[in-house]
Amino acid sequence: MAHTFYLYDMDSKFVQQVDPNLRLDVKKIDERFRKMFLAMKNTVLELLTSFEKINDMKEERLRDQFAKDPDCSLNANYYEKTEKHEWGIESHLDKGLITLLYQDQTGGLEAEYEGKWYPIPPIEGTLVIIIGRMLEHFTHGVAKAAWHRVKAHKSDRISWPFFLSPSFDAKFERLDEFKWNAEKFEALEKKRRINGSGFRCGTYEPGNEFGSGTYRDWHNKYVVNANDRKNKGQIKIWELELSFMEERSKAEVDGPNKKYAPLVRPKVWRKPNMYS
Ligand SMILES: O=C(O)CCC(=O)C(=O)O
Ligand SMILES: [Fe+2]
Repeated sequence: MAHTFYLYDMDSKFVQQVDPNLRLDVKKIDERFRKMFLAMKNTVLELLTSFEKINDMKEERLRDQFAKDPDCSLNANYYEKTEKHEWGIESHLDKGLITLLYQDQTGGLEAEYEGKWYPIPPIEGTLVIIIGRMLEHFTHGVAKAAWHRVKAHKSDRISWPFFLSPSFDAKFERLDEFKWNAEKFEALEKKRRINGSGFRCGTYEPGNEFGSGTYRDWHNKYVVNANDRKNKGQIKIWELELSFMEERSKAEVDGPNKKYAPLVRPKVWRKPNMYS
């Protein structure tokens, strides 16, 4: 079972409009988190630019349509050691455009490719790029969303996925450049629908279909209510994290080994009661 706390980018005016009281302000948080957040955001935006170049798209095409003021969040997942038959996170697709994932050295992450599961072992100094369901949808499946899961593992585990989702006013219009793949993609979607669990996106299973409105429409319908409930609990987790961080020595934060890599590993993790 994973416990998660969530940081949001309060520079985004749209994020502020959605639920200003419940979201955690990355600006108020330790400078290290803020730098990590911004570095990850810029990296994902660069990835979108690379995707435009690789596919001979008009410059800024993806970023203009979907990522002018993207909805970003940085999560910290804490997994307790699991038994053989348990999952850290069951097989799912991430819902947004792209996820950039930092995992600690524990291992356990797996991704599916052509029906087979492969381990994605942690490699020092690397991040995992996961294409999300929305980028797949907008590109008629040319960018493939990756099924992934976290398997049982022998010790506690921490990961930090950064999710980049569209801007709130982004229109859910698919990109004509990739229409040539539409038929093939529709066939895949059909198969997924028949398989039932195929549309599971993230851990709180928001919308199965994206419709033709804006990201805000979709978000209001599928995410806001779920987050209202979750974030109340998340603030508790956040308080735990903060008190842990305050206890850490300054040398640990500012010393020679200072990195933007996650260092937060609570000595004693009290279970947040939101899950009970
Ligand atoms: O912990 C991991 O390595 C993966 C986390 C994940 O897939 C998610 O939070 O969506
Ligand atoms: Fe995921």
